[in-house]
Amino acid sequence: MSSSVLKKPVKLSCIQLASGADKAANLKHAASQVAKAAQAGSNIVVLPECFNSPYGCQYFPDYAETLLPSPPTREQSPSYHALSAMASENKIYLVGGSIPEFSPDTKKHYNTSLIFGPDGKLLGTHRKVHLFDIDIPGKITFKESEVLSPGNKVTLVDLPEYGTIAVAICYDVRFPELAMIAARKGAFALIYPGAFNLTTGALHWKLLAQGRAVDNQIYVAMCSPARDMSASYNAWGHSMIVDPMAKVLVEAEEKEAIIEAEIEGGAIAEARKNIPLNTQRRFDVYTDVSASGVKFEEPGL
Ligand SMILES: NC(=O)CCC(=O)C(=O)O
Repeated sequence: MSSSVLKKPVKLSCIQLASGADKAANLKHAASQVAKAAQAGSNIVVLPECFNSPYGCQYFPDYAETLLPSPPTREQSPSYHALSAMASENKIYLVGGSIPEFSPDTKKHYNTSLIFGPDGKLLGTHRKVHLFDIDIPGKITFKESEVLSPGNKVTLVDLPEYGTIAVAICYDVRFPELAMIAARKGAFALIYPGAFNLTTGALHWKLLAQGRAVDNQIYVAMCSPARDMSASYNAWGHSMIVDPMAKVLVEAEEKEAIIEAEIEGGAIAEARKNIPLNTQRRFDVYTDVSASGVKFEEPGL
């Protein structure tokens, strides 16, 4: 893998957004925070998982928007249009966190991220591939699959000025194969809008960000909602950007914040030169998960 995976340095920011039950207010607030990040010089801005709604199975159907046919009307998807405007008005690349989606084609709900370019055009979409179904007795039980259906592709998005990013959502970070495939296909950063909780956040959030970074010698950004102890689900917060040597470049606390870091291709090249994993793999001993059969297109979206 060459050093050219990131064509030039770029300022990346994660907005640890405080949002509540009022979708219109959430969209307006997101727009003001995105503008702030852009004014501070960020070229790639990331919003959290379910940034326009509370997070929880009971909320997904009520907040769901329809993205098809593409582009949707404003009535079908106010969030699509709000995100597109945030990107074009600020001339930034925007990883629009995620929103609950209802597909009229499949009649199913998804947890979906929309990625826009500086001209406001949709560049890519990611439907959460691994649904958050866990049961830790006495701590947390969550079953996204009661309401949501999984996406079925690896999402790589080309940002023409900079290179390729991979976008996945929250629980997806636990599955190293997705990250590995994205890195071997040339991504310079793995971007995860996510909303861990107080149990698994404390244990695994940072570990997973650093793990995906060190495995793949790549930048990782994890963008959480701000913690709201009056909500039914308490997000962990601690949005962070990690470098290709797994150093945490910047980390939020639990309250609303914008974190930013300048990232550059030299750090990827140096990590890969100093610890040359990419020439040391033993595909004669085990399989290269990125070599074949990877799905990049999701028909209908
Ligand atoms: N929203 C999510 O997918 C939460 C994932 C999570 O908390 C985890 O521990 O994994």
